[in-house]
Amino acid sequence: MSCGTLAKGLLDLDVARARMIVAAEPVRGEEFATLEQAAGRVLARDIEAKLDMPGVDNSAMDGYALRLAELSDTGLPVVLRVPAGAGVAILPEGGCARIFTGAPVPEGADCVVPQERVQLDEAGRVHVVGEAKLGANIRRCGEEYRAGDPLLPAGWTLNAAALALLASQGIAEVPVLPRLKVALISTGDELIEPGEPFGPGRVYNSNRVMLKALLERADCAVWDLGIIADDPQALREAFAAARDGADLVVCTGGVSVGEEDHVRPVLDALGGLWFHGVAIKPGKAFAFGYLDDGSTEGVPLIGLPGNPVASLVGWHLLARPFVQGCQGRNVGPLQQYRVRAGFSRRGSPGRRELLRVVIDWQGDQPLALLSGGQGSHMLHAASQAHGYLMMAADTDVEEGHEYHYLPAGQFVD
Ligand SMILES: Nc1nc2c(c(=O)[nH]1)N[C@H]1C(S)=C(S)[C@@H](COP(=O)(O)OP(=O)(O)OC[C@H]3O[C@@H](n4cnc5c(N)ncnc54)[C@H](O)[C@@H]3O)O[C@H]1N2
Ligand code: MOO
Repeated sequence: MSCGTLAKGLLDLDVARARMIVAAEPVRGEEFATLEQAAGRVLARDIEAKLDMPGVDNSAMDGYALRLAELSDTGLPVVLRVPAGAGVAILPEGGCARIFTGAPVPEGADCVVPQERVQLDEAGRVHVVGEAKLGANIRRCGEEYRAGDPLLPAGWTLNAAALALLASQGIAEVPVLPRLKVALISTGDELIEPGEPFGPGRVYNSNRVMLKALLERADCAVWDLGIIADDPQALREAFAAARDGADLVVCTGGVSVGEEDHVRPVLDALGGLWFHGVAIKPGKAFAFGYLDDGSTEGVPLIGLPGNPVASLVGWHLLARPFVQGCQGRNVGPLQQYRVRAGFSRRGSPGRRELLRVVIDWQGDQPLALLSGGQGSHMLHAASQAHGYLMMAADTDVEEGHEYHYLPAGQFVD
């Protein structure tokens, strides 16, 4: 999409996102996980099939296996019974086999007729109602893939179906990439933790639990360093400790331009700032750099804005693709389609705006409606949103017009 005229000094979202994706270096090493432990983890190596799938010709239906050429008006006697789990039998000539779904088709049979399409006479002989076709209802050995065929590539996220696929091959353990260790830091003298008594000027720490949940759902091992005071020395010490024990440092707050915002100067002193400021609303005060010598050999640091919704948007659009890249996952483009707006609103000067919206499906087309107040501190609308309506900079929303919609499902790990 066109991004409009961007505010000076701010990076375009696409440029910032591309920089994050390019900068992400996959974690090194591998470890073995049982299938139960491997849910959501990333494969470290290509996996090949060990067995043909299916392993044997087997029946797709409960019914009767027979030789098509032997069907006649006199019917066929049932001479064999083949339940699932039985070995491969031989079908005697002139007879048919009672067979069940998944059971091996006996040698000689070339068709399975479902039981609904069969009538048994008084002598128990099988008569087929209607037409029977050669090969019908037989799942052929190796029809899906053969032993040695590629099954899953390195970098694949082990979703439930992938785990089931591995289980179907008898594979009990898989090589996965180590979990990314992420140090999480909240900055701000005003912050207190939920459960602590409230006082004037105090702000409950929302970002900590939000980012911990997002990182854990993204399969990171979170090292939570808690709240660090708005003090350069305290921040320097926290960053140094985090650098020595983590693959990535994520902090929130103190990343703007005020004299109480120490993240950027401390990052500069301990390593190097790569970029700061992205032309999005909310999420402008986004910083990325490296602790150490400022090269990609250092430990990357992501500074998210203090305003909770800005932090959330910064995670979804910029931090998450970086984390995915560091986890060895493939990072796809943003999924978006056009949806009609059910409201009008002034555009944001110099920044793309990510409006939190719900989709109303009651009309003949989906309609985007604001999910509530749009301030970058307003968590209620963010908690209700189905996704973002992404507006180009300086562009008013006009009711009835179509705009880019980013469904939130794409951000869920
Ligand atoms: N003069 C300017 N002031 C600000 C600018 C600017 O360009 N020029 N940008 C504004 C924007 S946009 C944002 S976003 C914020 C980013 O500020 P910081 O990242 O430095 O965050 P803080 O100043 O520390 O806090 C901002 C706001 O968020 C609350 N906060 C912080 N941490 C948490 C937390 N863990 N949980 C809940 N709430 C938190 C904090 O109390 C403040 O209300 O800067 C604007 N200012
Ligand atoms: O960028 Mo701030 O993130 O608009 O609230």
